[in-house]
Amino acid sequence: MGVKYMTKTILELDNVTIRFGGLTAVDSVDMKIEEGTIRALIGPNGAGKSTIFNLITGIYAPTAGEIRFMGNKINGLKPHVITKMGIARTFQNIRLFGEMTVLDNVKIGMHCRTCTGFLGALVRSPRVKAEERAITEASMEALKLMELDHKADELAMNLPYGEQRRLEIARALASRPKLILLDEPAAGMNPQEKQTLMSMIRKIQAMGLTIFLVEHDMKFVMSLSDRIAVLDYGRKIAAGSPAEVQRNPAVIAAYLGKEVV
Ligand SMILES: Nc1ncnc2c1ncn2[C@@H]1O[C@H](COP(=O)(O)OP(=O)(O)OP(=O)(O)O)[C@@H](O)[C@H]1O
Repeated sequence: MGVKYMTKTILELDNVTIRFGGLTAVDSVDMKIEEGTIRALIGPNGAGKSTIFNLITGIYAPTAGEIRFMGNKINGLKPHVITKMGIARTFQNIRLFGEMTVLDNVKIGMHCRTCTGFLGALVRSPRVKAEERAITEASMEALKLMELDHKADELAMNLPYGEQRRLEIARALASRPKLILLDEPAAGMNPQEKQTLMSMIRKIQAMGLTIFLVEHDMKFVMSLSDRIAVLDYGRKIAAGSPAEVQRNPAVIAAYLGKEVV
């Protein structure tokens, strides 16, 4: 008897459009991401990649269309609600607190998610203490995944660049997301740092997470992604496996004839 593999859509963009004044930054984009896969979004500068991340995470609301996460419409919801539902992200530029420890940088991402208010934190009731412990545990777990647990007490600014970027991923992972959006995770890394990052992203995938990344490094994208979507001037011009996308004439033209390797 054969085993049946069911694929489940975790994120769906249905005809999503956003206009800023006269500019259509994202134009009628459809996308379906299967649970447990690595999806990349590529395209020239200004194509609308970060805007798509901002739409998914609730920073912008689409002018038209719908975004569904695990079958539920999420456009129109507040960013913290979307995070709570299981979507986490990192940003294009590093957003760490250099003078804080590695562990605190992860914990601070989680405090936004907990129910303790300012007063509760001052009083430190048993409930608050239990919550604090849970936050520390989840944060250490995330650091371990990114192989930074042995640096928990160091100041963030003392980490090498590649580790600072991994720390940002750890912060996103601490909220135990089902889907993680990585905005140019390999930017500025040397080849060794990229290799390490790639194996860590694969490890996260093996745990059952879905990864959606924007990345300019083609070698990185091509060797890591299950499927790739290509944006140009806000429109999705191609989608498919890395091999399919690489030989797609529209993709090659969008990159001005530059070979996509
Ligand atoms: N809040 C905004 N107001 C007005 N225009 C915006 C806004 N956000 C993005 N844009 C415009 O939308 C277009 C898409 O920008 P976006 O940052 O999504 O591109 P990108 O593909 O991520 O580019 P890059 O690879 O350079 O990061 C650009 O023309 C940008 O100037």
